Amino acid sequence: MQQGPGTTRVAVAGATGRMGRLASRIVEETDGFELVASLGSSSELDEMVGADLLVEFTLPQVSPRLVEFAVDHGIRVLVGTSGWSSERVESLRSRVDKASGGVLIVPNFSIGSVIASSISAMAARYFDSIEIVEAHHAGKIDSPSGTAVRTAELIGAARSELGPVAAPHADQRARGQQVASIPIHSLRLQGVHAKQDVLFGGTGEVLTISHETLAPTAYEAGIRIALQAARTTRGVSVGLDRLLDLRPAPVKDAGTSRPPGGETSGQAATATTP
Ligand SMILES: NC(=O)C1=CN([C@@H]2O[C@H](COP(=O)(O)OP(=O)(O)OC[C@H]3O[C@@H](n4cnc5c(N)ncnc54)[C@H](OP(=O)(O)O)[C@@H]3O)[C@@H](O)[C@H]2O)C=CC1
Ligand SMILES: O=C(O)C1=N[C@H](C(=O)O)C[C@H](O)C1
Repeated sequence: MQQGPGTTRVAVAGATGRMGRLASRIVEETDGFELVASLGSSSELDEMVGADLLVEFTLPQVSPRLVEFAVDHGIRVLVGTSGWSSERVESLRSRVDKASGGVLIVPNFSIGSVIASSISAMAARYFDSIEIVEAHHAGKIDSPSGTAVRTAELIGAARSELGPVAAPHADQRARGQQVASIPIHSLRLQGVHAKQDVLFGGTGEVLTISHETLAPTAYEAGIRIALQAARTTRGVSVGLDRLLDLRPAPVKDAGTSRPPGGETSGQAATATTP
């Protein structure tokens, strides 16, 4: 098929699945992209050869094989599949040629979810008692969710100078699975799509940062943003947050404004942990 100049040829893996169908539709609707291959569980890996970009929504246990094949064949990858823990990401880095190849891993394409995780990382230094409760549809096969793992890792990184959170009796199974020391509790319920609460226990207060995805349409804007970034991505990068400007909008009253990255509340001056 004739391609226009600058057209990115896309293969979608998991094309018969819920997210793969959504991604395929977006690719077909977006100028500058062309869907050239659709892979399912019975496809051969080399069906993606000839594509410039693999968009990958399969299963956590299948994803590394597909991603590594793409990387080895000079195909950039946009990964949406869950299961890409920091250990898995690190093991991929040495395989990717930073000069020519790239893998962009996005644990959650919902803008609201990405903002909720970023706010959680912001709050992380102010509380020593932090737990995550995530709920997903009953058909989800993996737990904890990729989003919860990513959120815990961001919180852990934000607290790198403070150390682990207080997680008493964490050896008991009902206390959840710890990631970066943070207990994650996973619910798999009919009627739910995807939901996450990050709870911060403080002195006489509890802060809850809550996000709920009600329908897959929540992922569309993020997929569009990530597709544009993935066509030129280099090395291995994780998260949609890096593609969004999440700095607070400048405040008009110069007396209360702070530079991006500066302390933003009076609480910072009195907090004991940071
Ligand atoms: N990043 C994000 O924002 C989101 C990520 N996800 C994640 O995306 C992943 C897919 O979710 P979802 O679309 O709901 O899942 P589905 O079960 O709907 O689809 C799974 C897809 O994987 C394919 N597949 C299964 N085994 C293989 C294999 N061995 N080789 C190639 N393809 C295979 C299936 O093909 P076949 O039909 O032939 O069996 C199917 O197309 C999950 O990890 C989920 O957690 C989900 C929602 C949002
Ligand atoms: O399986 C899902 O549905 C989802 N999976 C991703 C995850 O594991 O976090 C993203 C979103 O939560 C929906």
